[in-house]
Amino acid sequence: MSKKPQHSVRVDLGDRSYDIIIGQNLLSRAADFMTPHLASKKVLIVTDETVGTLYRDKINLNGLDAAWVTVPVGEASKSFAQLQIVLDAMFTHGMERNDTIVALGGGIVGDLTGFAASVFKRGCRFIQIPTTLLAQVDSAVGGKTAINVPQGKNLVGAFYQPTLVLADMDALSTLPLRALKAGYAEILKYGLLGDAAFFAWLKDNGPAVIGGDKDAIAQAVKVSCETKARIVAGDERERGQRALLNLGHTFGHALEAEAGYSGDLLHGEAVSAGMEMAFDFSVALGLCHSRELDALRAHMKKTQLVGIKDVAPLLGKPDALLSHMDQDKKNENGAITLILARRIGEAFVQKNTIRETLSNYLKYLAVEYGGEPQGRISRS
Ligand SMILES: O=C(O)C(=O)C[C@@H](O)[C@H](O)[C@H](O)COP(=O)(O)O
Repeated sequence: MSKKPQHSVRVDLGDRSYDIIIGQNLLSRAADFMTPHLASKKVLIVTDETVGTLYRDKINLNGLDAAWVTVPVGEASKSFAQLQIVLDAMFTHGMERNDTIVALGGGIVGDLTGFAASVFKRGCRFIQIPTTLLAQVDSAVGGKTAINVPQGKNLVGAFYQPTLVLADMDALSTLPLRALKAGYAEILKYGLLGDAAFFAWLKDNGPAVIGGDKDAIAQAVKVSCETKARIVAGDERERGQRALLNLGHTFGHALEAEAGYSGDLLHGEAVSAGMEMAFDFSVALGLCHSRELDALRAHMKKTQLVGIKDVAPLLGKPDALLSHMDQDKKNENGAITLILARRIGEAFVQKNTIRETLSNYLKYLAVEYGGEPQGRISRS
């Protein structure tokens, strides 16, 4: 096995720049990769019950003064209660600002840990070791950290960059297919929002990515991280173009809120259904040709992603969906901002969405697809 990682992608943010290291066999060399980015030997590893069981004995922390804290699996861990538990563990471990907190897990662990890093003694060092596909291509990169509150998803958080991201392809070998597909939705997002050539590559290679082919996954992670790094470097705090990364998320977050952040609907599943809705709405508004939507739907069918029909039970209450969208962080002056599409590979930020038009679209979805509000979400 070569000592060199397969790929390295730089997120260029001046004195807060960092590398995303992508490759195999990285966890077993974690201390080597991390040490140049540490100012002290003291680290706290935050993980969840599943990832902790799998990797606690496999991650190499030789030479480091490491303590661990484990949070429950699931979106409910992005909460004030779990934030307090992580902060307590940092105090108990005697941490100072120059010490480092490490997120070992998926997007939930990464978002929670990053937020803890941003508020602990007004900001301590932070490393991301994402172990899900979704976290490797999206949430571990770019510095959006957050917890959820009853009012909605990610509504309390901070922009706070890590100093290193270690994306080990080997960590994906234990991922269930459902989690791989949820991560694949965020990969597909990069093709849809600005890279038709990548979408064409995914049409050929998507099944291999979902099938667990490590080289195909590493390539998809690399391209995804390059796109995200470029967008984040140009607009770190989402004043403009970074909002494109939210394609599918305005609808998706509303679906997640309706599902009650239960394990019934994963974030990536909400995003894939949300992206189909964004294209469908763009077609309905006459902004996008229906053949683009057809091509998206054909690819979603081929890769068995969750689409509008699969979330039918959540579409029955259009007013509730609209009021979740009212909480979206992209909104301005009370008007909803959406990411819409002109074609595959060309998304754009639509401010001041006409409320009545959006409301009518959600009502149309309720009539066309809306199932029993209490029904099960289908993943067939
Ligand atoms: O990094 C970004 O910017 C994104 O929007 C990426 C999203 O895929 C990611 O899920 C993000 O955490 C959502 O952010 P939010 O601002 O919509 O809460």
